[in-house]
Amino acid sequence: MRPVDEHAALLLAACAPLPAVDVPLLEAHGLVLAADVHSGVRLPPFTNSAMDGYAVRHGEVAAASPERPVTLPVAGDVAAGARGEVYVEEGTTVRIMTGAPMPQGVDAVVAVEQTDRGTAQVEIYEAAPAGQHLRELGSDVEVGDLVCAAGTLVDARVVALLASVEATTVSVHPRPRVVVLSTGDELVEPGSPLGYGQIVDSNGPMLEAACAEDGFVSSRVHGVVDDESSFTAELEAALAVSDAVITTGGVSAGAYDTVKAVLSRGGAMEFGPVAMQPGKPQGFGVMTAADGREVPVFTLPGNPVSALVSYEVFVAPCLRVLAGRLPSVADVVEATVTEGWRAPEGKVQFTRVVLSRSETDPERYDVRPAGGQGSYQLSSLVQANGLAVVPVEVTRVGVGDTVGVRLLVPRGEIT
Ligand SMILES: Nc1nc2c(c(=O)[nH]1)N[C@H]1C(S)=C(S)[C@@H](COP(=O)(O)OP(=O)(O)OC[C@H]3O[C@@H](n4cnc5c(N)ncnc54)[C@H](O)[C@@H]3O)O[C@H]1N2
Ligand code: MOO
Repeated sequence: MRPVDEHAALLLAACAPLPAVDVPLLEAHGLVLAADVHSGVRLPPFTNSAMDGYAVRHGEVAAASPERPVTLPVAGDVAAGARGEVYVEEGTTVRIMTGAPMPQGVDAVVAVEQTDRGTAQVEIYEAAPAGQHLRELGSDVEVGDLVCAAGTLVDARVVALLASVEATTVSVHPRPRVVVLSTGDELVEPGSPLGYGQIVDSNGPMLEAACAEDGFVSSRVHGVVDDESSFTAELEAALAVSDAVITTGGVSAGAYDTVKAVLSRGGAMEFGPVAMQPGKPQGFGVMTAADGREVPVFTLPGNPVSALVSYEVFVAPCLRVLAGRLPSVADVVEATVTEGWRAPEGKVQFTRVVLSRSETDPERYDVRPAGGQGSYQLSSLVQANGLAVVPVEVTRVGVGDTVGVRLLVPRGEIT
């Protein structure tokens, strides 16, 4: 059996960022820049006031104090968005608002709190050194500055900066399009009545949701029957509209394991057990779509928990690479075992566990099994907030042992 880390590394090595496309800035949110962005402008684009107050010549208020205020006539107002340049005559001031362009003739701003707030004339209570409360032209970004490097994830902060430097179109790696194919004669679409021997297709909706949560464009093809020509047709159709395909079911040793039977022939796919539980039967390959694009295909085991663990450990990191991101580094915490369990020999066990903050030290975590560990048992997957990673050589996890746990929920939600 192939070790988990080796399998993950082989899959990652077969994946590369999708070719860059140009998109309007607002469509780039959540994507990764494929090229450096240099600024063509200066920020701020004009020198402006950092405070609501009065624009003054510093020399005219040098002697001002609360006891001996300097009184100046107020010649007008300059608000943010003011059009047309203003010149302030010697011996006068103007009221100025935060973000308003600094008029000509003046070189400092006195905050309104340091005055009597007069509108016809104003008493100024403090001296203002030249440049006080000014945001100088180009003091944030200069023309030619590298504002965002290739590889930057366009988050809300990046959107703000790129909008400010007037980068209206940016080069990004597109959001990977993933098609999920649930295979199996027994599968019924959620909401449809179940006949004898049938179950609801839970893998399809689960993986479609997992992809969406991770920022990929996902769709699914429901209930692909265990028939070679149907599966082949659905796969061809999926390859034509996707950057990655995920199938579930039909990859172990059964007589109707169509996925494995069909895909073993072409030579592009490789099937084999990986030393893990759940998730042992795995398949992967890069197939060529009708238009010549190379599309990674992940064939996951049908058991729902096996499919989810396989997605987390193998598929999500590869999809992130397609998106131009680093492969995910799962958020892992160390936890102290409060209730022991057994683990299989020769396989990494991804145990569904409940993590809780230690009563004695909230910086530390306690951990216990979440319930039944059968690969079909979705209820314990939902009760769990983590997957303990039990190494290959460990067959018994004892009370007081320390285990590493991959979080299934944000760290802040663990109580
Ligand atoms: N003789 C052996 N049998 C099995 C082995 C083995 O090594 N030798 N491996 C077992 C392990 S481990 C796993 S995991 C499963 C994987 O089986 P397949 O990938 O071939 O999947 P299926 O047989 O099609 O289905 C397994 C199980 O999962 C249910 N299923 C399938 N698809 C869905 C879906 N979309 N939603 C919900 N549930 C689904 C299906 O009904 C089966 O119960 O094989 C073991 N057997
Ligand atoms: O690998 Mo299977 O996933 O053990 O049930």
